Amino acid sequence: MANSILEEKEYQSKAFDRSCWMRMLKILWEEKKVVICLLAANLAFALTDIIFPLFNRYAIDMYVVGQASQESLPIFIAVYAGGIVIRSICLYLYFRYAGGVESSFGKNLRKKCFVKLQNLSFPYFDRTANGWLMARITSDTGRLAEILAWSLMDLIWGAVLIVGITAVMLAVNWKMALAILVAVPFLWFVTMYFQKRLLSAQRKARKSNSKITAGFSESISGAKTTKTLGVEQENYEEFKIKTHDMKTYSMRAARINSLFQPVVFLLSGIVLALLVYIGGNQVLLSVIQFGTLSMFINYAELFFEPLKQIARVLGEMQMAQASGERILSLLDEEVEIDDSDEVKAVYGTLLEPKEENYEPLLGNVEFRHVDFFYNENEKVLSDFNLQVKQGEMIALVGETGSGKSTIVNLLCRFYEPKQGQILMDGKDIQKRSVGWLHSNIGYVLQTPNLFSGTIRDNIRYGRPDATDQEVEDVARLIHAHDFIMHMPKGYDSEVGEGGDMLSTGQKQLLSFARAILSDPSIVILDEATSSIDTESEKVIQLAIKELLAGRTSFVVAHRLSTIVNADKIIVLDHGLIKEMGSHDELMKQKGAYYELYTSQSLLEKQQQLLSIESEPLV
Ligand SMILES: Nc1ncnc2c1ncn2[C@@H]1O[C@H](COP(=O)(O)OP(=O)(O)OP(=O)(O)O)[C@@H](O)[C@H]1O
Repeated sequence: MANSILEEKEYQSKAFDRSCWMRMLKILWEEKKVVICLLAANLAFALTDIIFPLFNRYAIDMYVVGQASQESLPIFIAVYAGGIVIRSICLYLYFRYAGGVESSFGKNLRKKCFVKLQNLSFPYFDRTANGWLMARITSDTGRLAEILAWSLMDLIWGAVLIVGITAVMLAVNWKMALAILVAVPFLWFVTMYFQKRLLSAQRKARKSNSKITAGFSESISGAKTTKTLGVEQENYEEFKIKTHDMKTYSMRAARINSLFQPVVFLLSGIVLALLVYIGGNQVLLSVIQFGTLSMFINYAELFFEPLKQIARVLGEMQMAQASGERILSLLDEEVEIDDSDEVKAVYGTLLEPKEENYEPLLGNVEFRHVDFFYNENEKVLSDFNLQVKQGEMIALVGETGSGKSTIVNLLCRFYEPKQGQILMDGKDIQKRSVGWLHSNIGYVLQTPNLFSGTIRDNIRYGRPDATDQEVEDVARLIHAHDFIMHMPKGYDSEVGEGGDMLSTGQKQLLSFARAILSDPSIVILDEATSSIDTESEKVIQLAIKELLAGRTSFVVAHRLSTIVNADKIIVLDHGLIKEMGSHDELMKQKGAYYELYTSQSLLEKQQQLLSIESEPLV
């Protein structure tokens, strides 16, 4: 959230950005059918606004003051009534199509942002805060949709009305027209003065609101930490300051608005008085008829409304421009890791893959002279070389920050090597498709990522076409079936947001089942650090055995007891391979691995003695 506030400041200093609005209009035009209908309804409505004072003038001059034959009155009444019906229809269509434009433009823009986010690579997400992205997709798209559907139409309505009324007034009586037009600069100045202040107060109120929303969100997600640290009082005090700011700015906006309305009222009152004075004299001198004076009074009242609207909309557009620029910055973001055009031609894109062209992967992997860094001055991997044969289990061991996750990130092509190559079945992964690569990799995270829905939905997540029988078979294979059947609705039990209604071990089992069901050739397992009770540990170990069987696997190992059977254990130190070999070989070397393993075994034994247990599976 803080990020989004910073960005807002930066963007709002810019003047009117024509290219930004042109691009937004281009996106709006993608829904041209509904936009044309809205424009037509808007235009027709503005025309009826201009025409009705003319009707009134005719009625007064002909039937009230004048001596026109009453025979034509029914025809006039019919035309007048027809005009009212047309005006009502225009109003109905205006609201209907404006609502339509707002929702279809919003949907279109959200879709564009979502597709972009799906394609963007990990380096972008490293640089960009989640809160910032959330604000783009929710509030910025919503604000732009509202502005383009409603405010822009108000602007067009206002412009048509001003031009139309001015033209009619000048044509009928230029002197009286000038009496109204002379007030325009004053009214414009007053309106802009108040609008500027009003917008500034509203902007501050909105920023405070963002802080309050962020505060709410953090207090919900961090509720456990807050309670255990007993900092409710401090949080409440901080929250009180934020809500106080919000109240101050909102009150300021209300004060400015309450002053603005009477000032405009006063100004239009003066203009009306002037008009009645000049017009009244002209009526007395028989220069104009009474109906004409009435028409001018109607127009004078109508004239100031669009002026106010235009000033309001221009201010709103200036504010919304920041939203537009932020969204365009997201849409223009370059996808750093993308398939070449030749690869796309064969394998399709991420959203439209040609899976029929995906070739099978045996699972031979090679890192060849790979260099990598996240930040230029901090090398993470230097000339990293590793050859893995189909079906081998590789365990990555090392201190925190030694580069274990980086290796699997590169393998998944979440990042590209700065130098060197990664080959799969002998072919550089940069020459293969990202979609193909990910369809062949099963990545089981340390903290399993479950989604709201049922157990069945979660197991099926990577293969929506899997049958119920296949889901059940895979759950039995990893010994998860029993705990699932103990749940109130079995496979149809809800797991809650992020799987909150399950224990860590249960979540892990479901993520294993999900990975096995997708049948990947390569499995990456970021092994859990959390200690679970011995019974659950046994079940998890059995499940891991099933998960890795017959597949090439990379296990980021935290508990060394789980990787003693690995074909190769790689001990990393600052991105370099310090030791490599089987468990027995490394134990014989009595080096870093030996030290780590013996100290961990000792600790585990001590923990067992103290019977530290947590979260049983069933
Ligand atoms: N997204 C990132 N942006 C910048 N630097 C990063 C990023 N991810 C990791 N690093 C840095 O790269 C180095 C290697 O990190 P990596 O996550 O690969 O270590 P690790 O061995 O997996 O650590 P752990 O066991 O704690 O998960 C660390 O110095 C870390 O600070």
